Amino acid sequence: MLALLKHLKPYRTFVIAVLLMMFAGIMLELYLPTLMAGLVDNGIAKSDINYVWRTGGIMLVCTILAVGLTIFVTYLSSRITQGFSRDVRRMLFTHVEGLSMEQFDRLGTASLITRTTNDIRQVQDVISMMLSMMTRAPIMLIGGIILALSRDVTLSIVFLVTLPVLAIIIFFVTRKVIPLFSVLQKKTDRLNLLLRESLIGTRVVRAFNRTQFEKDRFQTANEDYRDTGIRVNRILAVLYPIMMIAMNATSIMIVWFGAGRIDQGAMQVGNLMAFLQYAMMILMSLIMLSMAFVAIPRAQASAKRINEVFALQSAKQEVKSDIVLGEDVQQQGAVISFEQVSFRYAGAEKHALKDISFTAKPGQTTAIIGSTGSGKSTLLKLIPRFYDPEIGKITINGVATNLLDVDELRSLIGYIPQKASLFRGTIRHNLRFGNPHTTDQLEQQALEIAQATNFVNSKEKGILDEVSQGGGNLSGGQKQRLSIARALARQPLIYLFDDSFSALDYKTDAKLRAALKQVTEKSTVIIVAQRVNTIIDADQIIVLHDGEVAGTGTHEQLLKSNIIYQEIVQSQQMEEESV
Ligand SMILES: Nc1ncnc2c1ncn2[C@@H]1O[C@H](COP(=O)(O)OP(=O)(O)OP(=O)(O)O)[C@@H](O)[C@H]1O
Repeated sequence: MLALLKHLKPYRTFVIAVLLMMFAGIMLELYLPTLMAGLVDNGIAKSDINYVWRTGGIMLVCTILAVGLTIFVTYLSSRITQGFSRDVRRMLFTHVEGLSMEQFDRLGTASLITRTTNDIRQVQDVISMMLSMMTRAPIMLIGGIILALSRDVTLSIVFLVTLPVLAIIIFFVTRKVIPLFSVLQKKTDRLNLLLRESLIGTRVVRAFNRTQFEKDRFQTANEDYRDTGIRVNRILAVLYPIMMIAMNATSIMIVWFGAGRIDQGAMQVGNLMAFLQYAMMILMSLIMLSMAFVAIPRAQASAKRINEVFALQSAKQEVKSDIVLGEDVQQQGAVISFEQVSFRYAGAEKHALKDISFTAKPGQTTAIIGSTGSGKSTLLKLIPRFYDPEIGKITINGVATNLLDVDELRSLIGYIPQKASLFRGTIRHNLRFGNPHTTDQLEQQALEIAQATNFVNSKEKGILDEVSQGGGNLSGGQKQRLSIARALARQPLIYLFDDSFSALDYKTDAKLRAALKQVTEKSTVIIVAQRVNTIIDADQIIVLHDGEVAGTGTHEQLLKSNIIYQEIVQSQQMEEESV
């Protein structure tokens, strides 16, 4: 929690102003019962109307000032807390953007969303409480005790009974409720996860008639969350009535013993009224403190979850040297070498890639082929450092990629993922995603090569037509073509096609590859493909089997000597013949 509070630094002037104004406001509030005691004992009891008017007037001014200060303090506090949560949200978002894919997989998207929204909200609420109740309560408590003692020391003995009882109750209740808060946050994660999964996959859910199943799954998680929430509130529900009973019992005792003291002539009526008000202030402060005791652990559970994310070292900070490829790579192109690379996903028993070595040269196309799950996509993902090899290294022009600045490394790459991922906005917005300075001419060229011109032109607003979230209003093939055009518009030195032609028909696939050849003369192209046809012309083909290289060569060489490649080709021929 303290680690997060340092983000309040930019608002320290505001915080100091709030504390000073709050202090002034409390002093005015504490002064009111004293004024009232005078008004009753000196004004009303002695029928001194002038005294009543004068003191009443002062009381009114004090009240107006206190109200004014409270309003201003509330305004400033909300500026501080809203600003704080905006800053932390921004920092967390930026930090998450820099995390490695492995860290991303480990935390999970749903949990990251909860941490960026709900958890920050919990911390924001407690800071808001700190700026109001938590600072107000101790000042009021101490001030109230001093002033109550100054009114009547004997009557103050009442507090010796009530205060310890209240403290014990608060202690036991908070001890029971604190562990439940982290459970509650975890259940929020689960709710978010189910919501995301079911909303994103809504078409599949409906097509497979699993709506009821999804509803039940969500209902179970929802009720589980509700039950924990009820358990928390059931415990808290005990706290406040007990507080109220304690407060009323204290009032009764004060009035009871106070009346006796008035009878004995040891106390005046106004004094008793003031004492009663101070007693209420003391007890109210205790209630406020107990609320804080409950709120702090909840925010602490959230702060811990936020700090867990901040504690993860950003992939960008892992750079250990300041080597840059600079202009050389632009002149010579990029030679990518895998040197005995092995990789295993976090928590996986088996290696996804084992002892992979090959070199991909500029101006050449390197193709990766292999059965499902053989590690093709994983191999591509290691190049932009979505993941880092466990053993071995990947170099570009002789420099290990983990020694390069991630931004520089990725600026060389045009990555076309297996599942085209587009963003809300116009087609142009998507095309310029990787290069905001793309010219109109380059944009058109990219669309031409990606065989997307026709379908883009057929849209009502052409390139300015809207793409809905995730490209929901486009076909699979259209999404793939735009995804390819987006990479082309970047004019990168390295192209990584991850099975990016799978949704294209044979004719379009061939046309696209022919067009691509003209603009990738200087580039290093690595294509992952399922179809042999797509890679038949590749300069080298790497056959992957179970995460290992089972053969390297051209189509003809492999066809002659590599059994696995022969099997792939045969199975595809059979498929084509059977169609
Ligand atoms: N994020 C991940 N976490 C854990 N294991 C993973 C992850 N992604 C892939 N794997 C595993 O790694 C292995 C290789 O997967 P990869 O996606 O590289 O295969 P692929 O050859 O591209 O398959 P396909 O042709 O079906 O796309 C598989 O066994 C897969 O289950």
